[in-house]
Amino acid sequence: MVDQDKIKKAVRMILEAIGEDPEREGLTETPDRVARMYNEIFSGLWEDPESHLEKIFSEQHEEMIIVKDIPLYSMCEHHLLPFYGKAHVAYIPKDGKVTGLSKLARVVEGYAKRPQLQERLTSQIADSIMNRLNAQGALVVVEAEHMCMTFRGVKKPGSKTVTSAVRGLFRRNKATRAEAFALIKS
Ligand SMILES: Nc1nc2c(ncn2[C@@H]2O[C@H](COP(=O)(O)OP(=O)(O)OP(=O)(O)O)[C@@H](O)[C@H]2O)c(=O)[nH]1
Ligand SMILES: [Zn+2]
Repeated sequence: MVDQDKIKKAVRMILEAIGEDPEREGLTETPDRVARMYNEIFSGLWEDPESHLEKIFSEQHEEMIIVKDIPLYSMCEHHLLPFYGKAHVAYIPKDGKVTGLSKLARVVEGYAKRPQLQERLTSQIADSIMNRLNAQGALVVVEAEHMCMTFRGVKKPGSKTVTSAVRGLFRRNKATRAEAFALIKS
């Protein structure tokens, strides 16, 4: 669990530093709210997202499985501003080791709820599937809008960043990779 007292003190200091009065009515509970919010949005730091893949079914399916359009909310580690969009996760099981579909979304969530870089987030999801499921291949695509590029700085609302991580068979076999990308786009 995050150190909520420390966050409360820090938020109070930020309010003072920007010239606000932390004692005015609308702000008195703000440090506490922000501490609770950080506990929620950084909860991924206190779990091992790979552990969601521990529960495995035995199912002789050695074809592609894709869960696409998984909503994603994360925090850019450079500015602590949100980036949000969708994750698409594909894998090809090996030796009948198949996981529950929701577990793939839980892995996405566990890595997203940390201060993140989109590239790292994308790789961590793919690597955890390769490691834990010993899959033949994994392919992850993340498309997201970064508030640090829209709300401030270069101010380019609507711009999307797309990252992919391609592992195993998807990397070796061009046709399999193309099939996955086509299904994700469709
Ligand atoms: N590669 C990558 N860059 C990111 C991500 N999130 C934010 N950034 C970038 O991190 C960079 C940080 O650049 P800096 O020059 O250190 O910070 P800055 O002065 O606030 O930069 P500007 O955003 O250009 O105003 C910016 O270019 C951001 O767009 C991400 O997930 N991946
Ligand atoms: Zn940023």
